[in-house]
Amino acid sequence: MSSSEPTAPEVDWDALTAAATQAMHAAYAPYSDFPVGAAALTDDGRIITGCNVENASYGLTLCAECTLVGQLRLGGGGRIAAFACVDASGSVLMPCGRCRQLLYEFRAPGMVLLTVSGVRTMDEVLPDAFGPQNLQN
Ligand SMILES: O=c1ccn([C@H]2C[C@H](O)[C@@H](CO)O2)c(=O)[nH]1
Ligand SMILES: [Zn+2]
Repeated sequence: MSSSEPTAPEVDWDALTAAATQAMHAAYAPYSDFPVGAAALTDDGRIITGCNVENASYGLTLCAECTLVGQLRLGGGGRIAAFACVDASGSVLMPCGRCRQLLYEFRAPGMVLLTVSGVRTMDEVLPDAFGPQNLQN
């Protein structure tokens, strides 16, 4: 591997999924009855969390990833090195398409996600992503 390639961080996935499960208990999901918790390890070693927050309009629902990104910013910023989200049964969930884009914006080099098919890179779950780089002309 060349030295310019980012390496995946050592991640305590049990700790991250435990944090996601704890956050899931704060979810507001009376419409879907599908609470979700998310957790991320930041590039400076913090764990931040999020939960889904639904709305009577349905379409205005905030996924757990949305509130997690808010927490990232409120906590002083930083980048996401590793991410996991879980449902009420503790099963790993895939972020929806919109949330993959949200996570992409704040990815650290080599960011990894816990997925239903194992640990994956951001590029694997959102290949050829649109991003800030596309706004340069
Ligand atoms: O990764 C996911 C997938 C779904 N949801 C939420 C949105 C909605 O409130 C509920 C059912 O789709 O689950 C998340 O928060 N994150
Ligand atoms: Zn989503």
